[in-house]
Amino acid sequence: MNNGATLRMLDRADKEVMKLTRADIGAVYEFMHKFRHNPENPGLNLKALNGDSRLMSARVNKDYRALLLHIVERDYLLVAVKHRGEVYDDLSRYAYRINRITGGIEVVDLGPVGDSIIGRVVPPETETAPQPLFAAYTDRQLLELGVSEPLLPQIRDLTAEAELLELLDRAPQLTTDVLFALFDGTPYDEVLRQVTDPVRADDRIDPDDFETAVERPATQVTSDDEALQAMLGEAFERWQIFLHPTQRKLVERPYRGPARVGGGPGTGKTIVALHRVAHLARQLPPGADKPILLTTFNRNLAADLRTRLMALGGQELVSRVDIINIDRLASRVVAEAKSGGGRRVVDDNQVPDLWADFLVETGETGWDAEFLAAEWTQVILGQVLTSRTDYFKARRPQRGRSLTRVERDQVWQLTERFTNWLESRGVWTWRQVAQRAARLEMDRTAAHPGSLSSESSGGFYRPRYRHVVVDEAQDLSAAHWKMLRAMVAPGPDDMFLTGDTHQRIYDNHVTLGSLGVHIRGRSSRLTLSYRTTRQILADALEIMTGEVYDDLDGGEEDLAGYRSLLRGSRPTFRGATTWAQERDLVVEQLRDWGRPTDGSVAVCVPTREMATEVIASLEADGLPVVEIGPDGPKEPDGVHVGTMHRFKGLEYQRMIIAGVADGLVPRQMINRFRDTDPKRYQRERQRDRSLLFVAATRPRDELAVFWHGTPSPFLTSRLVQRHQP
Ligand SMILES: Nc1ncnc2c1ncn2[C@@H]1O[C@H](COP(=O)(O)OP(=O)(O)OP(=O)(O)O)[C@@H](O)[C@H]1O
Repeated sequence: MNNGATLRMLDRADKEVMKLTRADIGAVYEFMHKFRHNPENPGLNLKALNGDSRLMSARVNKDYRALLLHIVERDYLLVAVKHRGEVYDDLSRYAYRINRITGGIEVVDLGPVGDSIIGRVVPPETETAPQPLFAAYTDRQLLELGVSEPLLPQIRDLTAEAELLELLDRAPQLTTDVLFALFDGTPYDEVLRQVTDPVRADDRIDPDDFETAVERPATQVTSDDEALQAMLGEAFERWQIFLHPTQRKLVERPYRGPARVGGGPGTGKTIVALHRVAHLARQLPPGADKPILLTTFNRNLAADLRTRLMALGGQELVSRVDIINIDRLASRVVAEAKSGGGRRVVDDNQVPDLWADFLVETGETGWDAEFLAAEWTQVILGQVLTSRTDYFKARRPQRGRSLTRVERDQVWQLTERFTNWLESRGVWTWRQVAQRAARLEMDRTAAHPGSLSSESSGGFYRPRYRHVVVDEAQDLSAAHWKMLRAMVAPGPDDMFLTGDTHQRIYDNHVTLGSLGVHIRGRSSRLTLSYRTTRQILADALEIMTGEVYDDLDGGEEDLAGYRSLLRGSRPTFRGATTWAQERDLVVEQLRDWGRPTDGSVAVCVPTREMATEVIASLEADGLPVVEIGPDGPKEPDGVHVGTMHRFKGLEYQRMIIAGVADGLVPRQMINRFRDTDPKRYQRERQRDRSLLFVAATRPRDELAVFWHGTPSPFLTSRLVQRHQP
């Protein structure tokens, strides 16, 4: 259409649009449609606003006007939808700039913010003038952090948190992020590094070049008609359309090899992984195959990824992506090669018992079942060692006790006999399946050296996938990584991993570099939580005090800069004398919250038995209860109850974590490793701490933590003392 135009919508504009009535939202959509078709349509009444060359207004309906920024020729940006009375009021209210750091277009409505702050009446009883919040920083420093220039005068005037919040409600994203970080006491250099640098433009910024600026990721716009229509029809959630510029950069960046995105709970890692899949899918040649693998640790997480990917890109996108949890993928590989011999898979936590049975049955003495189980799981299967020689050479960094050559020889022989014994009983473990799958995939690749996508003697050989995207990467084992590495040819955009080692809840510790997954130099971190309030975050972080976490690649990682813009009440911490009394506290708390049964509330406990008992207590109180199983909650409504492991990947409005008592969190049974295997003891303890951390970071608005008897050692005395009424 030669008289059509481009019209995109600025992120901030949609907030205003959403406040309109459904009829007016419909009018906005109609307007955009007409405008794109022909901006000169007389009914639209497009005109420049007095005194400004770029700002224009157009008619949406009888009450509303669209405020547009003219980018170039027939390219416009919808920056606001205002009541007609407001648009002509005062043009000096609006300021638009290309941000000097991000290169993105920012439009600031100075009016309402100015009104409420500049026109603020200082209470007469205030004797000393309140200190401006950002007095410690010069204008230049704030601009260097990327704060929006037109807002500087008002920022200078801020003296209270309430004013800051009011201003930030309308400020551009980077300004909000920076001021919050400074307000939270983050040092200037840290803010620069954690908040500003990740969204800094890669190219040189010309402050007058709006045409280039509108294309930069920092200008958060939506241009896709369908997405817009769906959003206006309220079917879409915000994340499906607007990524934070930091997230978008990570999604769209080309990588020369495997890349990893870390970050605390709720920072949008899964969202980034999903958008990355969509981004990669857009570049695929047409076809009916599934060249992208999207995988995660367990079944319910994989099901959730499928639902979310469907919401993001519909069937068309989902049809190009293989979405499967990692153990199922491994068993598929094994089944395809007919390499499993029809064995039944048993859970890995049965391994110590199986070893004990084996030792008794074979009359072996001199070795401890627990030790052998751990050696087999972590060293032999964990590192995919398939020969005695490899085992002799293997490093055993996670193991407490060293082994002589003779001992290693004995262990190797015992594990060979043990695996035969398992086979004779028709069973094997998930780790064995993963190891077999890794071996099969590695052999498949090795059979075609240097011919990963070309003709070879064996016929046409292709790696299974073009791209592999992994969520919850912290929980995968070495065998999983070896399998994945062999499934995709090394090269640009081959692997994209998201995960957080603070949330590792299975005993898998790896160094990716040693497994052929080289993420060094391509590792980034998200720091802004979209899920949890600052109050919940602060207490959840306190639970993690004193622990050191790895970065999946031999280094350390922390949660520095992890923050939230959401605010709410402080979590409740309360102790009871007995478990029965604690359950009464749970019932009482749910009453205080108005006994919501719409699936917005959950209760989390350390063990299955406790879950059963809590369910009984709630049912006795007349509440409908839904247990969270391996595939997630069985129904959406009701009060959800489950053990801590089940909460990974879930989100609730309010949550109770009960049973956070000594002997339960961490588990009593790990004490037996304290002297016999101190490294293992540390690992298990860290894992239990992570479980509590994961649970504590699921609720969005409110959290209550209960215990009976002595509180868990993970609850600091500050938290425990909080429980005074
Ligand atoms: N750009 C965004 N805009 C709005 N909401 C977002 C955005 N990014 C993430 N969210 C929301 O934040 C919440 C957490 O996102 P997500 O599950 O991706 O986080 P995560 O980092 O994977 O969390 P966890 O580590 O706890 O699993 C979700 O409700 C998601 O919809």
